[in-house]
Amino acid sequence: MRASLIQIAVDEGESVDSRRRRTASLVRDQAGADLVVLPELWTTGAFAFEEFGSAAEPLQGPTYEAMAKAASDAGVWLHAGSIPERASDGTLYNTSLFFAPSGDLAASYRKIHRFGFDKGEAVLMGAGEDLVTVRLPDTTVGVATCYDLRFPELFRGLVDAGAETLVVPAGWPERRRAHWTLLAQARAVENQAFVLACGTAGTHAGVPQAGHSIVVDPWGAVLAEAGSDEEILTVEFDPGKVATTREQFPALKDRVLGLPAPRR
Ligand SMILES: NC(=O)CCC(=O)C(=O)O
Repeated sequence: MRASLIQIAVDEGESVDSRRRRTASLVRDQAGADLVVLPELWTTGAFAFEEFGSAAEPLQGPTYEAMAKAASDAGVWLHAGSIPERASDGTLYNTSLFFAPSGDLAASYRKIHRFGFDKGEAVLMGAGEDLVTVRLPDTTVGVATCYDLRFPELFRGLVDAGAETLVVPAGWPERRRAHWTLLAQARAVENQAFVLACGTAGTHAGVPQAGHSIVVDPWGAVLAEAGSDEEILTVEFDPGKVATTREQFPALKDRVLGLPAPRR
């Protein structure tokens, strides 16, 4: 399989409309790839909390329309990153859109773990409740978003649902870049799965972004890693490696479920 991770620069000097047009064109340029991945909240920036409300869209808003067309023009599976979604009851969600090569929506995922503790996304957005996987011709993809990467139980849930490739769009800050690469490798090793993690470049809301999108194989080897600037990271990988890794080193079979609480 060939995947392209488009590490978009999200800077304040560019309007959302311009970035949306530019991103659609970058997706079209990936014709021939099997899967294209965009980052989290690339229209506004993941830390531009004050813009979430004004830039929010219904699920089938302008970003959906532009990305559905770009996916079908390029003939690729497109994880179009996430948008600030305004649901019909007014609640905001950090919602990922995943399109089939036909341009039809294959799945959407509302981020479960919201970042910010008692500020930002954590108070402005609602929490998703559903785990989401998508069957591609050669692999089953499980999706998660940015801060979700810190919560291994979510990824175990995706593996239990059949995931072999874990796709994580993000807007991860430079100051915690070491966590980003470490956690991407940890999720790959413990789940014996590919991890495709696509971040943003640039600086928005005063927060320099880490970039360093990364692709890790089921043994924890880094297949490709981007630098800090806008970049398209292209990688070829063999989805069959998940089954062979799980057969040859069958650690997932040794899971002990329902461990008792510690004795006091
Ligand atoms: N947008 C996010 O979820 C940021 C997460 C983050 O900065 C961290 O986990 O550290």
